[in-house]
Amino acid sequence: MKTEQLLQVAAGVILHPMHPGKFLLSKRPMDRHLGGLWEFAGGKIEADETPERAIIRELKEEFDVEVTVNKKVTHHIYHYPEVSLELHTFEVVITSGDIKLLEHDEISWVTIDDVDKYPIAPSNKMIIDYLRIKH
Ligand SMILES: Nc1nc2c([nH]c(=O)n2[C@@H]2O[C@H](COP(=O)(O)OP(=O)(O)OP(=O)(O)O)[C@@H](O)[C@H]2O)c(=O)[nH]1
Repeated sequence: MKTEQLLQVAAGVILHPMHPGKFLLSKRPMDRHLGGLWEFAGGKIEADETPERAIIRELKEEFDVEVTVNKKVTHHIYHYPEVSLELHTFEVVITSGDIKLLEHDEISWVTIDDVDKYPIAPSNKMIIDYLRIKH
């Protein structure tokens, strides 16, 4: 498969401001692709937008918060039967604003040890594995 055919997606591992080791999972709305599964908030990267700019924009749109990107966590390709995507994942911190659920019904601050209790979007398993190794 050619790279141009991959849907480019940015996802953010939002670190808890006060509890080191906790990060945010969000439940995807039921009427969306992978509805009901838990994700790292984010979304499609627009044309002429860097992955970093995309995650900053998406988190503003979804939670009304300003974030800064600490670092890239990982970057991988995943093939669902219906869509193939390239997922760019960043560790971010909230620099301004309180989270408002503008698109999600539910969020949860989790540690790497509780993450298995959440049904996660399949493409995110690799991110979780990476976070587990780095923990
Ligand atoms: N945001 C996000 N999307 C993910 C993750 N893992 C994963 O497979 N995806 C998939 O990546 C694709 C893009 O996500 P999205 O639907 O959130 O994008 P978006 O906010 O730009 O949606 P929109 O086009 O309705 O505005 C979806 O097919 C989604 O299922 C994840 O951790 N976060």
